[in-house]
Amino acid sequence: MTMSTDHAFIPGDVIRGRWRRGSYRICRLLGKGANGVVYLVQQENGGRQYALKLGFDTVDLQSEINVLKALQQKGIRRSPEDGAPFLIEVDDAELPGGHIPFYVMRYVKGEPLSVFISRKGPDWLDLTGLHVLKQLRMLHESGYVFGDLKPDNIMAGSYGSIELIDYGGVSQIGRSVKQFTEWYDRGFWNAGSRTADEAYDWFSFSVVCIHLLCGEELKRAAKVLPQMRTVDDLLSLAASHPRLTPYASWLKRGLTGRFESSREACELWDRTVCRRSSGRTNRKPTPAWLTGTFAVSVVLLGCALYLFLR
Ligand SMILES: Nc1ncnc2c1ncn2[C@@H]1O[C@H](COP(=O)(O)OP(=O)(O)OP(=O)(O)O)[C@@H](O)[C@H]1O
Repeated sequence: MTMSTDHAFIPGDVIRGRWRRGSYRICRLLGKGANGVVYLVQQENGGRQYALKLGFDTVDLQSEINVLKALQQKGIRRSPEDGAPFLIEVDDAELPGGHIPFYVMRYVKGEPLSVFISRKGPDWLDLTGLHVLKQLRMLHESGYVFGDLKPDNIMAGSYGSIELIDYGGVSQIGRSVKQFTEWYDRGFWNAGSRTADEAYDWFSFSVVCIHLLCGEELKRAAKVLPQMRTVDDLLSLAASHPRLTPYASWLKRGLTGRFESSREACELWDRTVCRRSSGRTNRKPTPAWLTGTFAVSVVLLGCALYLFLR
């Protein structure tokens, strides 16, 4: 018999796998979504820390697990940096009243991209955005679309590294997008279908950027009646708002799906957004102390020459 995840676990509780016999001690709740509840756990006997997701719905969780297995079989890694796998263990949790399916994955330390950007400043979108596009490219080149891209599903580490979480919305290219969130959904803006193609993710990524830099303006645009809402509302925001100016040429293509490939999308972001920011760093004005020191040195040199030649 399966049961719902109404059962609340508290720190110290142990979740035991019915088939594989793995056991995990609950450290704390990490988050709750529509499909499941995620806990930070420690493998029993002093093992490593992981994130453990219990599913509200066996079918939904199983389909998420199937996608993760398929990605793993294709040699895709959850984190491009350390090659971490998507799945550590899949099993059913044994509880007094029945069992609940769960899977164990790597614990992603970090904070949602929106929190990271509001704490560190909007310039950090340049680097983190490139990392997101690279992860999307890896998925696209393996035949998948992320689908439910939104700031909450993008975790940022302290130096701007990125990891996507919640692979429940991943769909094979050509199928229907199975999970989406209104603002980032192409269908919501009457900007195209909900068929999984690379452009679906480019669109969501564009709206994520607009959300992070112009949240209030996006909120206003989203309030328009559904039949009146169009991609032009987003395009004119991207073209006219000063905060979006540096991203405007990329966003225009991202919102309208005009890239040859995800490789081109990454390269354009790198060329037009990232190099602009490194140029800006190089053009920093010379500090006053350095100018002063230089002036003093010139005067001293002049005095020395005068005394020497006199
Ligand atoms: N690997 C992880 N490491 C750290 N925290 C995680 C991890 N996976 C999920 N979380 C946390 O748990 C929350 C819920 O997880 P997840 O998004 O997978 O659930 P969901 O039910 O699919 O959510 P949604 O309703 O957005 O579809 C996340 O917002 C995040 O805060």
